Amino acid sequence: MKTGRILIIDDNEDLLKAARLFLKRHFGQIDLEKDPTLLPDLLKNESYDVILLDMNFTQDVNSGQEGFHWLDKILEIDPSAVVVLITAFGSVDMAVKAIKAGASDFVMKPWENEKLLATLLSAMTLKSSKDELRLLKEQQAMMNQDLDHKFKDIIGSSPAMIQVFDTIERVAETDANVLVLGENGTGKELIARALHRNSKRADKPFITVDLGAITESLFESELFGHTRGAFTDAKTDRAGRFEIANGGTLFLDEIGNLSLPLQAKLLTAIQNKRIQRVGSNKVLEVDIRLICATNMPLYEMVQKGEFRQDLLYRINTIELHLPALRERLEDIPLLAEHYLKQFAAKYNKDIYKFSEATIKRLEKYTWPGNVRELQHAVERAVIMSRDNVLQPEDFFFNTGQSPTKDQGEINLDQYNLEDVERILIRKVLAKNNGNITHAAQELGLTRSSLYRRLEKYGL
Ligand SMILES: Nc1ncnc2c1ncn2[C@@H]1O[C@H](COP(=O)(O)OP(=O)(O)OP(=O)(O)O)[C@@H](O)[C@H]1O
Repeated sequence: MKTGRILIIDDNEDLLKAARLFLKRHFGQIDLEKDPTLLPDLLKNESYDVILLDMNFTQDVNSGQEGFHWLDKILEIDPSAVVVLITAFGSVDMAVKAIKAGASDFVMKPWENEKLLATLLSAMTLKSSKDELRLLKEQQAMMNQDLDHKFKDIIGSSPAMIQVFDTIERVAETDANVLVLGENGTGKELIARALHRNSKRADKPFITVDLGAITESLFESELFGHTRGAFTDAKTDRAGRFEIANGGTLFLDEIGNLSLPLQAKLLTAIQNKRIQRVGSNKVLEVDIRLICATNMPLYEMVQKGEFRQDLLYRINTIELHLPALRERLEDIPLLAEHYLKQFAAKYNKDIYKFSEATIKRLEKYTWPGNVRELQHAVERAVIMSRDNVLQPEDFFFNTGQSPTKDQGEINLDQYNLEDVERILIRKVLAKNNGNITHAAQELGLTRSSLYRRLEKYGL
């Protein structure tokens, strides 16, 4: 089936007819128009793949001014239109001027049919790439909006959080590298996104890399990309995260989990602001703002020779410490209310508040999983509650067993695999200071399956 919608605008009727006769054989639809003043209406009702536009509409004027005027008009109406200009009086200068003004190509009258066809076919290809690009950009903008929405509200009125807000305000606009420190679930990614959103790079990509989840062998290809055939699985050329983040922000999460050899590779890329795809000799310059996060004690790790000091000094121009939830009790009611509203709406439940005793209970608990844990606890309570006020018993920070089990004791009179699993996870987590990556490794689980279990057991 023939495809492609082409509009030809020229005041020479013979030329229009001849063009149609020839082009009809190759394209799906050829519309002709003598009068350019009708262009705005035409474009309102139809979308064309290519517009072939004459430069001169009055016999005696050869300056091309009219063509340029209508070119501007078309691009004003549809910035992604592909316009090919035609003129009998073309010159190299005019061609250059036309391209600069936004035309995609240029043909001269009288044209050879085959040449015209070739020009239109490549203009069609350009149009579909432009459309695809526009769609991708729209999709990305929408995804960013969704994510931003999800990560929008940073809640907190405790002095510690006010200090965090103050730092964000002061450093967001600069290009300074930021290191965000804090336990799991304290909002490190949330803060990284807020820094990006409030920076000059806000309309460029924010790209996350979870360094705790990348294997040694995939590190370089994930971060720097690869060329086709660089290794067995490299079926196509692929850009790495550094390249995709170009112009924007690269968020390296769990940087404390990086092995020393990989730290060296990362340092080189950050220092030189240049990368090479695996399998390629081409050096690519990258302009990124770097935000790193970890829950590991990087300074202690430097002392022990587990983390490179020079890398630390590269990434910690500004340091942000996110307090654990138990260190800012005053934020617990605020956060809990926020999530209550959110989940009551999501699950269509008429629950509007916490009883006082519930708030007290929430304030007493230690929240090893911090805000993420609170979020899940409220979600579960909203789902389970039959009342419209949440009560302490709607919150159980284990599977609802006796308090002794909550402390981590296994009751051997009552073999229950879930209890054992819950207690084991809790112990391993405590042993690893809440570090999910390490705990998952020790338990022989992936990070995401550990997260699933944490959620399941309300840990
Ligand atoms: N101050 C806050 N206000 C509102 N929501 C928050 C706050 N802090 C964290 N959250 C929420 O808690 C969840 C966990 O936050 P986030 O993923 O940013 O934490 P993290 O420190 O990066 O965790 P991890 O170290 O496990 O990757 C998210 O849903 C986030 O929106």
